[in-house]
Formats: sequence, structure tokens, C-alpha cells
Amino acid sequence: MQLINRLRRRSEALTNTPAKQEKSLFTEKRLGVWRILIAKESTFYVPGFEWTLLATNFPLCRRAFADIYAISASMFWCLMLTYLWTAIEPSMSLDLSNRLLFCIEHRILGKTTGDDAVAGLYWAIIARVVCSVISGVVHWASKHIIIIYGAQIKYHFEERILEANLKRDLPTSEDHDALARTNPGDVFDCLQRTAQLAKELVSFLLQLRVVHGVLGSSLHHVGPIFVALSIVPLIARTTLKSDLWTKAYFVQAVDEYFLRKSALYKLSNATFKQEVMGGNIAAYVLKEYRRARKALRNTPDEQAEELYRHSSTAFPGIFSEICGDLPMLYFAILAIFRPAELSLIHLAILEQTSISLRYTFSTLMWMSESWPGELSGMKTLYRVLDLKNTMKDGEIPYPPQSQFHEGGMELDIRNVSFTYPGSKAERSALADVSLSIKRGQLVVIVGANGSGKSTIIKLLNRSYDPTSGEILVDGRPIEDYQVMDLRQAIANLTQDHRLFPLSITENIGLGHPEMMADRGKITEAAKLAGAHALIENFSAGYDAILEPVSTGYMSWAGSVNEDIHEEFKKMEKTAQVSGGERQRLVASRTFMRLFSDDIKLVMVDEPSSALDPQGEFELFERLRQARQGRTMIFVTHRFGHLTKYADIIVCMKDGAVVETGTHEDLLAKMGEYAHLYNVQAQAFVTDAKAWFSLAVCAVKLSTTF
Ligand SMILES: Nc1ncnc2c1ncn2[C@@H]1O[C@H](COP(=O)(O)OP(=O)(O)OP(=O)(O)O)[C@@H](O)[C@H]1O
Repeated sequence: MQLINRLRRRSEALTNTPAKQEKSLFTEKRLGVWRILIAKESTFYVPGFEWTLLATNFPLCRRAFADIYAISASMFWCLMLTYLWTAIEPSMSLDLSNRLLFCIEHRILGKTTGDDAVAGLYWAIIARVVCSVISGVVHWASKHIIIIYGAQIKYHFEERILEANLKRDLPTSEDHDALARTNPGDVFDCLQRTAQLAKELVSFLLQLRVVHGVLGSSLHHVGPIFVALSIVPLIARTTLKSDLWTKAYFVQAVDEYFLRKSALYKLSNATFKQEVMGGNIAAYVLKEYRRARKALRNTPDEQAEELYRHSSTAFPGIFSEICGDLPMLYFAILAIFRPAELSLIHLAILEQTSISLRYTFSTLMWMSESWPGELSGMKTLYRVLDLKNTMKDGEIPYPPQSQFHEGGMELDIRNVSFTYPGSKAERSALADVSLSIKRGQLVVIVGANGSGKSTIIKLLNRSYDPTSGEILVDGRPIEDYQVMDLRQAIANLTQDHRLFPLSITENIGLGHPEMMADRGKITEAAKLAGAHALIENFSAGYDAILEPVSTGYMSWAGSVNEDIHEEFKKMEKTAQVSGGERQRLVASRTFMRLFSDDIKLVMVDEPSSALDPQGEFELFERLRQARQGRTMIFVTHRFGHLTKYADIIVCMKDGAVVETGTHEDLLAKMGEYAHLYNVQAQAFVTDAKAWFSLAVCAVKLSTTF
């Protein structure tokens, strides 16, 4: 019962969103397990098309057209010509077909005789065939242009997105807009859809012109009603149709039993396998799942769009079916009452005209409905491209030309406080931190989890700027320096660093791209990080790509074909390396970076969490040996073998620096550092005692037997 009440409360919380308070803006619906919030439509609304979108997005469309025109003017005009042809072609084709049918009728019924009649028929045939041939060529050319030009446009925008993403600073990258999914093909897709929309509109108007011509001919007595019966029901159907996807809406699952059922189902995923098995909770999960499913009863979870479209009566379906038959039924009724006025050719012409007109009209409606979706993809892409960095870039190069630069970076952190953008924590990540680091000093930062150690590193490499206070680098505010220059002078190694989906050589070489071609240095860096033996073990050695990008996919039928499946698995395989091996490979990149004379500050943030004790000891030793002429900052929980080399140990707690000094100073203070140190030392003492007791036991036992 308690559980059900809790679920109810949660469900109420889900439905009780701020949107409810702005009721006038939205219409709310509950369908199946879903709650749908639909933005109310503007007063000037024609079903199937958002006219206001056209006006408000005109400048964006113009910009997009200018962009793709600049990529290739010739391709652009070729594509537009193909659209022009395909806009004219249906009406021309219809006109020629109708002419041909009239010629055939006249010839069959003997209304025209002689050479002129035969020549007219020949010309009608030739014109029809020529039109078809041109259409075939234009369609092929249009597809060809779309493939080639489309690829050029896609690569162009992909490059722009890449460049924008690479230049973006960290706070801006965490911005909601920057996280939006962008597809480089969206601009071309949207412009194609816009051109197609215009094409369908022109095509429809030209076909009406042909219809006018047909009605003006011998069919004037039956034609108008026939054509009206073809088109009017289509307009009525479009007007009456209720489709969700053309509207601005938001769908959320709110049924408490559905949510619980989904959460329990998720527990069968591989992600939770160990917990479910280890905790032996499978029976509980299944029991609770069944209970939720039973409570859900027949509440449908079909897609909200489908539920919205599904009508409560069969009337719209019947109406739609009858609409399709109306022109033919009308002709049949005429055949009953006024057979003398009709012929099969008349029927063929009217049927052909009405089918073409209906097809174009339906396509026009469909295009106009889907156009806003295409437009929103393009808008998102441009919004991402236009995002401006929130962090200021400085103007002074680093190191400044005037400055003598032996001995590393000098850092002065003054009353710095920092809160992460969008943080929900009460406490700041850093609160009034002050710290002075002289050139070439080795600093060890220690402290409990969440005390702010990594945040200091992130401020020093300008991933973020302090919320208040200032950081001086060599006596100047850090923001005055050009960010790129500053980062060029810093080597950073953290536990978050990843392997790139590139070869091992590149993974290491990117530490110092100017030396990428120097295989000797790359091997040396790998040796320093203890990764050489591991790399040699791969069949492709330094050329191995451990985590390649996905390159293939299988068809549905392919996934059930065992041979294809096996081949696919072989092709797409990612090499598995252990956490420690990964850390060694990543550390190789840092050693490569340390070959650069530009490096004036080395910051190492807990990069050895997965390394064995020997590996960790060697890593710190070798990093320390690269200290000459550099300031070094280590953030670590296991500080045993580093503290004796440290010029300053900084001890942090709850975002503040609580102690600074040498190992001896801080132990003597008997404060936070001494506490952390003793907890670690105690474990060793206890371990040592245990080992000693075991050894004594073993000796006793051996003497007993
Ligand atoms: N990206 C982030 N967004 C919001 N809060 C964050 C973010 N990163 C860290 N924090 C918060 O800032 C505080 C300081 O985090 P920080 O990573 O600097 O601690 P730390 O001392 O390095 O911890 P650990 O020893 O666990 O690595 C913590 O309370 C943490 O939850």
C-alpha cells in the first residue's frame, strides 16, 4: 500500500509541472500511458502548414541557400533546373497524354482521316516519348546531383560543426544548445524539402491550368463536377485529419504502473546483471513486474502519435475510402443516365487528370506537414554553429616574449570561489581558496572525495573561470593570456582521459603533434609509461586501433544469417584492455607531451587508480623525473611515495584549503592531513601485523609437524 501511495505521489509530481500553470498556452491530453502537452495553434492556421514559420524563418533559409550556393554554384543551378523540370513535367506529361488520347479517339472513331490525322498521331506519340525520355534523364541527373552535391554539403557542415565543437570552451559545451543533436545533412535536407515544396506548389498550379484546358474542351459538361469530386474530398480530409506530429508537442509517460514496469524491466539489462545476480533479487523483480503489469491492465502504450491519430469512430475511415471512389462512382451514374454523352476516352482522360492532381495535392500536403520538422533540424544546426564561448580569451601570448622562462610556471590563487554552472549543490566546489605556488615547485594536493582538488586543476587549465577571486600566472591574471597558448604550456594527466578512436601511434603522438612522425620518441614515451610491452602484444603493434569507430551495419536478414553475423562481429571488434592498461596508454601521451620544451606546468590528477602498486610507483617516479624546469601539481589519494619530494602539501576539505606545508609540518599539526596519512599508514601497520602473525603461525606449524 505504501508503495502504491509513493507511486501515486510520484505520478502527481510528474504531471504537476510548471506547464500546468501556463494553461492558456497548451492543451493537455491523457492517452494510454501518456500525457501530451500540445502548444495551442496560432489563429492564422491552415491545417498541414505553419505559415508563421515561413515568415519567421525566411532569413535563416536565405542564409542556408547562400551557404550551399557558395559550396558549388554550378551544382546549385543544375539542381534548381532539375526541380524546375520536375515542376513542369507532370502538367506537360498530362497535357501530352490527353492530346494523344484525343488523337487515338479521333482515329478510332474515324472523326479525322487522311495523312494529317496520322501525322498528328505520330507527333503526339513522339512528343510523349520525348517527354518521357527527358524526364528519365532529368530524374537520373537530379539523383546524381543530390548524391554528389549532398555529400559536399554534408562534409562542409560536418567540418563547420567539428571546428565549432573544438573551439567551444567547457562551460559552453555543457550548455543545453551545445548538447543538442546535430546532423550535418540537415541543411541540405531542409533546403531540398523547401525546394520540393515550391516544386509541388508550382506543379499543382500548372496541373490546374491543364484541368482548365480539359474542361474547356468537349468535356465541359461532366468535367467540373468530376474534378471537384477528385479534389474537394482531399481538402476536406486534410482539414479534418488530426495528426499530432504536425504540432508542437511534448509527450511524457505518466502512468505510475507503466513507469514501474519499465524500471523493473530495465533490471534485466546486462548493466545490472551483477547486482541482480549477486543480490539474488531476480524473484523480487519478477514478482514486482507482474504486479505492476496486472495493475496496468489494458492501458495502451502504443506510440502517443498513433493513439492521437486513432479515431474513436469508424467514420473518418469510411469517408476516406469513399472519397477515393467518388469520381468513378459519378462517372458510373452518368453512364446510367446519360450514356450518349460519354466515351471511354473521356473516362481515361478524366481519370488520368484526377489521379495526377490528387497525387500532387497529397504530396504537397505531406511536404508542407513535414517541412517544419526539417526546418527545426536546420535551425538546431545553425544555433549550434552560432554558439559563442562564454569564457573570455586573452590577448597576451604565453609565455610573453619579454619574460625569462626557466623554472616553470608561477601560480597565485587568490580568494578563489567556484560553483559549477547549473550545480544543484548547496556548497560551492571551492570556497575562498588561496594558494601560492613558486616556479618549479612540486605540489601535492590531498583531501577527501569532493573536497575540490580536481576543481583547482580545472581552473588552472582554464576549463572554467573562478566565480570570484583571481588566479595569477607569472604575475598576470590568467584570463589575459591566450587560452591556446596557455594550454600549450600545460601537460595534464587525469583519470578521465580517454583513448581516441585512432591508432596507438596517434594516441601517443598527439601528446606532442610536432613529433608525431618520430617513432623513436613514441616508443620511448610508451616505455616511460610502462605500455610498450602491452603494445607489442597487439598483432598490429603501434598501428592497432583499439576502439575504432563503427564502420558497418547489417541488414535485418543479415542479423539472422549466422555467417554474416560472424563476419560482422570480426569486422567491428573493439580490443578490450584492462583499466590499468588503458591508464598506461593514456599516460604515454603525457610522457610524449613532456618531450616538448613548451611545457611549464604539469598537472596530474589521480591517473593511477587502476594501476598496480609497482606501476603506480614507476609512473610517479618517471613523471617526477621530468620535473626539470617545470612546476608540478599532483592530486592523489595515495600520497605515500610523493610527499617526501613535495615542496608544499595542500590539504583540502569541503572546498577549502585547510592546511599547507611540508609532510613533517603537517604531521606535527595533527590536523586533517595527519588524519588522512594515519588512516593510510594504519592500514599498512594492520596489514603488516597480520602478515607477521601469519608468518609466526606458519613457523609454529612447520616446527610442530
Ligand atoms: N561538473 C560538475 N558539476 C557540478 N558539480 C561538480 C562537477 N564536478 C565536481 N562537482 C562537485 O564539486 C565538488 C568538488 O569536486 P572535485 O571533483 O573537485 O572533488 P575532488 O576533491 O577532486 O574529489 P575526488 O577525490 O572524488 O576526485 C564536489 O562536491 C563535486 O560533487
